[in-house]
Amino acid sequence: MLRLSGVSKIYPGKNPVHALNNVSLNVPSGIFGLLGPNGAGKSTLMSIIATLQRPDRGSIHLGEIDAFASPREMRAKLGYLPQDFGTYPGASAEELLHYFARLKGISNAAEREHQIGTLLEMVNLDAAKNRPVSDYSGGMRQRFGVAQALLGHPKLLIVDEPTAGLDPAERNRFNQILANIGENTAIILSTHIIEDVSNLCRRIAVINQGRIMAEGDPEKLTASLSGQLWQALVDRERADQISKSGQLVFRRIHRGLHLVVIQSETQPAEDFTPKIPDLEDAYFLAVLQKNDGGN
Ligand SMILES: Nc1ncnc2c1ncn2[C@@H]1O[C@H](COP(=O)(O)OP(=O)(O)OP(=O)(O)O)[C@@H](O)[C@H]1O
Repeated sequence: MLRLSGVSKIYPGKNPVHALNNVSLNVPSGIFGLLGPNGAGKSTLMSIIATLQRPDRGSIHLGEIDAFASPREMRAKLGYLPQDFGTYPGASAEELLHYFARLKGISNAAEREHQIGTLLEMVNLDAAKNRPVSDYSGGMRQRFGVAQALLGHPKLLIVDEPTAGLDPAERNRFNQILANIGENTAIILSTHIIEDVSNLCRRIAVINQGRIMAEGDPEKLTASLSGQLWQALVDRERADQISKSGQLVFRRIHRGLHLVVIQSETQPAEDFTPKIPDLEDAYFLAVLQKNDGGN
């Protein structure tokens, strides 16, 4: 339903940044995960889809709507929860939602009342609707942000790193709400939290340095690595050696030792055991591709 074709964006300046490089994507309904490390280009892509900035090249269509020929029509069909959004000190959630609803053109008071009531319940903020949003916890603010983005029944919801900084319980609550919304609305979820994408998304894309490095069904992406991954717990010196071998998928500290995961057709050494691939492996391999000369 959302189609991106050849989208490129350079931030000009003394050292121009090629934030997006020929990005083409088809985003079907359901929750679509956009994964990438810091600086990969996720926020740039989200804000371009939300028509807040224009790409240098490329096109975006939502159904029949050409986003850049008809940005107003596009905006009417989408809701956007940016990475950081400000609120007005002292204004309650309910007051702010009324304000945003009017801005979105929901001029009928009864309709506004109905939508706001339904959304406050959907994001579990009904009991807190009279409290100032500026006093909310991080998780409550994000849930408020979702309610605000869903005013006007958008066909597409864009959420940019919504769970960054939330504690595990709040993150769970937020993801549960996204899953419920995703049953009826297309969602693009940008994040660097692989676990969230793994739990929520039926399709994903991995972006790094402005390029799409992998795309598809997470299960198929991981299944394609079956039989190729090996893991071992080693000391730092050996982990350093393995890191230089060119086979390393990733390493991390595990119980004071170094867990290394490598890609190899055959068992690399006696202490390596086969690893069942997961989305984290697929993610790191996709990001690594770039360093192998994908540019
Ligand atoms: N307004 C801007 N001017 C210049 N460069 C920018 C601007 N916004 C982003 N960039 C650069 O463009 C690249 C992509 O940034 P972007 O914020 O889109 O990435 P991201 O994947 O959302 O990162 P993060 O996970 O850290 O939020 C980065 O190198 C960033 O420094």
